[in-house]
Amino acid sequence: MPHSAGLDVRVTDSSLRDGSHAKRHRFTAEDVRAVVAALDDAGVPVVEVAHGDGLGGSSFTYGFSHTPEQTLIRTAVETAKRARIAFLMLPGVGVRDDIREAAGNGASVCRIATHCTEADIAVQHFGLARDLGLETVGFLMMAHSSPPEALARQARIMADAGCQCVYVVDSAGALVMDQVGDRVAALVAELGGDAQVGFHGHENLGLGVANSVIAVRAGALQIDGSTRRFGAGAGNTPVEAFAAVADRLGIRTGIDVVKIIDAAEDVVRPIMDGECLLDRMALTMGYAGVYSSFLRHAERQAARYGVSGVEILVEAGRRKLVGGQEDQLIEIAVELAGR
Ligand SMILES: C[C@H](O)CC(=O)C(=O)O
Ligand SMILES: [Mn+2]
Repeated sequence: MPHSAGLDVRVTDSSLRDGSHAKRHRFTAEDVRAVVAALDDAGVPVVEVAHGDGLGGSSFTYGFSHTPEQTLIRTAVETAKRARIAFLMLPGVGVRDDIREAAGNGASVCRIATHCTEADIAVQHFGLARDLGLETVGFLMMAHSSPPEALARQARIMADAGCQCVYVVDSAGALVMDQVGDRVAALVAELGGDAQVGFHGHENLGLGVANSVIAVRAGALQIDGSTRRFGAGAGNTPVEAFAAVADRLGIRTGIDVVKIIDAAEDVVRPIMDGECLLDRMALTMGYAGVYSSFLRHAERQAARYGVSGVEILVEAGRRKLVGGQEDQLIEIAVELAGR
């Protein structure tokens, strides 16, 4: 199922969702209006808007949103002239009524994320989303932790449940080049014409753009990024750099490279708390295979217990923690403090 003529790969910008982690979920409606208008004008076809941990993420565990995510979604829909608005939900963090509400607010792409071995918990959500007439995307998170064949079996579960594009999600920014190609190729082989394949990268090893190009060469038709890398950890694949590289390679994204470069600098950067850096903590996450969303949580616990944030992350990697186990970072910090 290739895209319509004129597009080789469809880019989804996650700044207003993955960037929520870096912004500690403090997006305002004005932020959303400004970013959506700029991305829309630059020709970004899909813009994702939600709490960083998806619908229902505003909580003690993940951090409270400044503005309710459904208000942000409605604002994005009202602002976009061409771009479609997507949202993310993790079954158990959000519930089916959240999907209904987001659809009622005009979002048209429903992205459902599970840990990469747990696709079956999303079956009913894909069914509901299709019943509501939404386009569906599935996220297999922490994809570095599963081999290509196992990942492909999970992708099959999602596709059979009504998912139209299954993403290899490099949540830890830990996948290195061929490891992306092998996973994407395994999903393409498994899904055939039943569903597209996508890739969501993080910059923790500095490979977001290169890995995304390899994903496209292996058959991915959808690529995620965040303008100015505005995302968890060292951030996501920078959309402006990916668009420029794709253009040089003759891969058509439909994005105006000059406009997206300007949007990164003039519109997205000013709403960020700071640049998303490939620093000691972020690099450790890529190297140790740690969920990028843990960055702010680990920083907080390191400061609270007076221990090394890097050591928290290394131990989190050793324990193979998955999203939702943020509380174990506290346990690790307490243990480190007691040594
Ligand atoms: C809920 C996570 O932040 C989803 C994601 O972007 C990832 O796993 O990466
Ligand atoms: Mn991410």
